Amino acid sequence: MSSLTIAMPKGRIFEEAVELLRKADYDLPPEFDDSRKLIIEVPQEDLRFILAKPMDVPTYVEHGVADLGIAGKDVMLEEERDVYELLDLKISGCYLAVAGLPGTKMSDVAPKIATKYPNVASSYFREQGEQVEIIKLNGSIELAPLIGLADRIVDIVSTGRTLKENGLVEYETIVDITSRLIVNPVSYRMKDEKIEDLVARLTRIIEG
Ligand SMILES: Nc1ncnc2c1ncn2[C@@H]1O[C@H](COP(=O)(O)OP(=O)(O)OP(=O)(O)O)[C@@H](O)[C@H]1O
Ligand SMILES: O=P(O)(O)OC[C@H]1O[C@H](OP(=O)(O)OP(=O)(O)O)[C@H](O)[C@@H]1O
Repeated sequence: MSSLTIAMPKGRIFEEAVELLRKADYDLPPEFDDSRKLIIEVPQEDLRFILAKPMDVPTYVEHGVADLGIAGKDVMLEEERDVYELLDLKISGCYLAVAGLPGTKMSDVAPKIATKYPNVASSYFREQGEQVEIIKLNGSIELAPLIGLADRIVDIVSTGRTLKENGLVEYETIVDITSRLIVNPVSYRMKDEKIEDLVARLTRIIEG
């Protein structure tokens, strides 16, 4: 049977994901600790890893160039890709929240919401019955209310330090986030034994 390709998110999640796989007894070489390589072959485990931007992981999996991937729930909600979620890995926990300057009300007409998550933010405000204008940013989201670009932001909160140090407060929690193991539906049918083995090994660690 052919090997499994796993799309790994570079950045914050990567280290925790590698640690989890190692605990599940996958023998991952030192390249996982310090390397600029984007494809890492692990022949002894019959695995191949590709290292992608976190937001792109579901894209690789949907297109089937990776069988599996690890992606934050935030990315899953934003991207809405045609993939299955197999497992909550319970790593890289954080949450999505609405935040802004303290003691402020949103404009009555088309309040502006700055975010890296335009789809999540628009559905959230639609569900609240609020008509908003979404402003897509790629980072430093907390700047937006400070310089008058937006009334509110929708962003990730983890320790709360970024909000605090920029004098912002949280108004609502939208959803709790952890990283998920995702799979391409065709791979899941064709390589079910190998995938079930990986899921079982990871489940033992997550729940153990
Ligand atoms: N404090 C946090 N801020 C942002 N993401 C977090 C945080 N804690 C956990 N995460 C998880 O990590 C993922 C983002 O990882 P990372 O910050 O490395 O990527 P990124 O912000 O998309 O990359 P880049 O900053 O290079 O564009 C999120 O999808 C989320 O699930
Ligand atoms: O609650 P905290 O622990 O402070 O973490 C939350 C912050 O971390 C992330 O930003 P990141 O560091 O990825 O930088 P960015 O502005 O480039 O997105 C996120 O967008 C928040 O700004």
